[in-house]
Amino acid sequence: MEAKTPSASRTTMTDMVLPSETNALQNLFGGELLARMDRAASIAAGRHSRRITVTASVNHVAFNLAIPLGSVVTVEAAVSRAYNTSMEVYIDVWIEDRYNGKKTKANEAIYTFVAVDETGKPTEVPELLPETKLEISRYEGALRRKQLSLVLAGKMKPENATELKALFIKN
Ligand SMILES: CC(=O)SCCNC(=O)CCNC(=O)[C@H](O)C(C)(C)COP(=O)(O)OP(=O)(O)OC[C@H]1O[C@@H](n2cnc3c(N)ncnc32)[C@H](O)[C@@H]1OP(=O)(O)O
Repeated sequence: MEAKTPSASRTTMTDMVLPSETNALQNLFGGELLARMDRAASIAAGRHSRRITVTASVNHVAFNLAIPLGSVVTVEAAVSRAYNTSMEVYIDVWIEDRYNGKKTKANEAIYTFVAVDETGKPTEVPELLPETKLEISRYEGALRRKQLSLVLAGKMKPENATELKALFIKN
């Protein structure tokens, strides 16, 4: 299977915030943003694997900046690391100034997707080859995040999480 770069999966979705998508403060409802990120990330994982992909876990979400009603919101997703059947997808969220078009980073998130066949069985995905400095740094941190996600899900014993242990225990 031929390796792919993050640009092969990069997915950009731009949409505005409507009144039905806001909370009591007239800002974008968190669940609506999670859904937008899930859609973009799912397309990115599909572009990388060219398979059906399912969300296995949401590893990290930071709602750093409230997104007001009427904002133009861009969700950008790309695969940041691929393993055997799973892929980490990194998502950046930007809001655009109505008057000067300047983009401000509002949120980011990290999701894990698994490629599956028609019966839902996990299936292999191509390797990811990061190119830019940012892509390399996200790639390098991904194994640590995968191990943390697996430990929290009860799918890996903490003593086997070598990348996590290396953070705290120096030889
Ligand atoms: C786009 C959408 O919204 S889809 C709808 C929401 N999502 C779903 O319905 C998915 C439901 N869940 C499932 O179908 C299954 O649990 C699956 C396919 C995600 C995983 O199936 P499992 O039988 O656990 O498979 P398995 O243990 O072999 O894991 C498959 C891969 O997922 C990874 N994985 C599983 N759970 C997690 C997790 N919590 N965090 C990170 N990675 C995980 C495994 O490490 C493995 O990765 P690798 O093959 O690259 O090393």
